[in-house]
Amino acid sequence: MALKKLVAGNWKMHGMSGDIAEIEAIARTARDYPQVDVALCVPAILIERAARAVDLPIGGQDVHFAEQGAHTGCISAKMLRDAGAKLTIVGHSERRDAQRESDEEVKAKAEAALACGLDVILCIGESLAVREAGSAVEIVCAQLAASLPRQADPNRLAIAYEPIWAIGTGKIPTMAEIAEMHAALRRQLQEAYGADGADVRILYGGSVKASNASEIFAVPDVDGALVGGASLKQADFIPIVAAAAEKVEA
Ligand SMILES: O=C[C@H](O)COP(=O)(O)O
Repeated sequence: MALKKLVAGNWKMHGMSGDIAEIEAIARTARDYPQVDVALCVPAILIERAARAVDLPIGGQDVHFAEQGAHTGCISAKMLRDAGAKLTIVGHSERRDAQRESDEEVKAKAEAALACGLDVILCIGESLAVREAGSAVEIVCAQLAASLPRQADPNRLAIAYEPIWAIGTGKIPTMAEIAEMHAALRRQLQEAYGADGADVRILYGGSVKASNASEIFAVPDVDGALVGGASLKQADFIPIVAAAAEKVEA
């Protein structure tokens, strides 16, 4: 069961209330590409307004694993869902680093979000030092194995492979490096989930732009993209969606 390619935007800590018009523009033009699943993960303060304004799936960028409690500054899966979110990112390297999030914590976040009806994009990826040491596949596969929720429906869980050294830098791995990693992650997913592991979408993230999207989407087991900077503006983001649509038709 081949799912549509998924192109998700991650606005990170960009975007203010004036950007609802940009989100509306993205949602409007994304409708031209029904063969691609498109989603936008915005700052938590924008979720409710964005979800009310557009039919595009709006997501969060993190979630706490507890249902409620004394977790200052955190947001539960139910809060995201009640605000209109349809999905959330978990385990982004910027949070694993800054918030010292462990694989076990990322797994718990993913399970809490899935249990609450949110879809999940679970992020993994290696540092430059690990890449240069030649142990990226081993380290990232171990990170995935330790972060994966016990059970998962391929329609609701996607994995985002994001080499940390490619995030925001304009640098990307070679297509051969992407192919090697995604093939290894596919094997890891089949080991974890059996036949369903073949259908869990593996997104690539890290300096995806209109200029490189087509070649990235042509790599086997690249089922979409998690896009940061190039998702902030419709003019930059929609060409990436269009590139994913071309690959579907090819
Ligand atoms: O979540 C998105 C990734 O961190 C990639 O960000 P970027 O496209 O700005 O490199």
